[in-house]
Amino acid sequence: MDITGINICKSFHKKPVIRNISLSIPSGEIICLLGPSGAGKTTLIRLLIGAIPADKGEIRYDNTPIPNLKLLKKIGFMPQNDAIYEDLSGIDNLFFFAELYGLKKKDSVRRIDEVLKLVDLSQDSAKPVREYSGGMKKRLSLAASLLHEPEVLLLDEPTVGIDPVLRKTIWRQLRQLKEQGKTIIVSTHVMDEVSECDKAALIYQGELIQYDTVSNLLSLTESGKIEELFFMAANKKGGEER
Ligand SMILES: Nc1ncnc2c1ncn2[C@@H]1O[C@H](COP(=O)(O)OP(=O)(O)OP(=O)(O)O)[C@@H](O)[C@H]1O
Repeated sequence: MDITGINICKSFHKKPVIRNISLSIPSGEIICLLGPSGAGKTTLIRLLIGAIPADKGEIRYDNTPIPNLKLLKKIGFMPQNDAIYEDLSGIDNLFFFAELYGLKKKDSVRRIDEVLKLVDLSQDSAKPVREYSGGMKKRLSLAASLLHEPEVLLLDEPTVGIDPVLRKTIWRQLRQLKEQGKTIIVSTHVMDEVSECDKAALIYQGELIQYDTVSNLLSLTESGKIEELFFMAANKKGGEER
């Protein structure tokens, strides 16, 4: 499913947070939203799933504008702060989400088994989540977002607080999902993770300053490091403001 955003604007308390962003995200690609803290990544994700309305602009999934209730079933969302219940076991959390998504009991059992395997939590599924490590909670959140086999997956900083080995596992899992044709949008402020994605959207102070394939973006830099593009944007802004 392709996602298209046209001239999206959003302000909070009259302060512009997303400034006229247009981008199109084709199915079967992993796109990362990259930007410093406060750049607007989470807000853009919330706009893209229809959780908050844009002040201006339009967002479409294929030809359907959002928000749209039917589309919700096709979207998997993993928030930055894990929305899971500490007192429930991992598997009971997943049963809870399966019910929310309206999965039939028989399908729930099958899907829960599949997603637990995918995130490597089958062995720990009976433990209460309060005994999970931060990484295990992240993986459980990822499992929950995948339960209803969404066509589009939006993950807000899925690898924060996750060690490098686990981070690799999560990226491997995301690549597998991409191979199945899912559209995946991942926000991060870890510049190294860009290399895992097909394209990167660089967000700086609410603006989309670059959106291209990772190799094209890297070719714009002298150092071969994506950070340089943010330094360039900051210098340009500084120059404009002086
Ligand atoms: N509900 C809200 N009400 C008021 N201001 C908000 C709200 N949500 C976000 N903001 C502001 O919008 C700006 C962008 O926030 P956002 O969370 O989208 O950034 P981010 O790039 O995801 O940051 P981080 O990497 O730290 O998560 C920040 O200045 C933030 O304070």
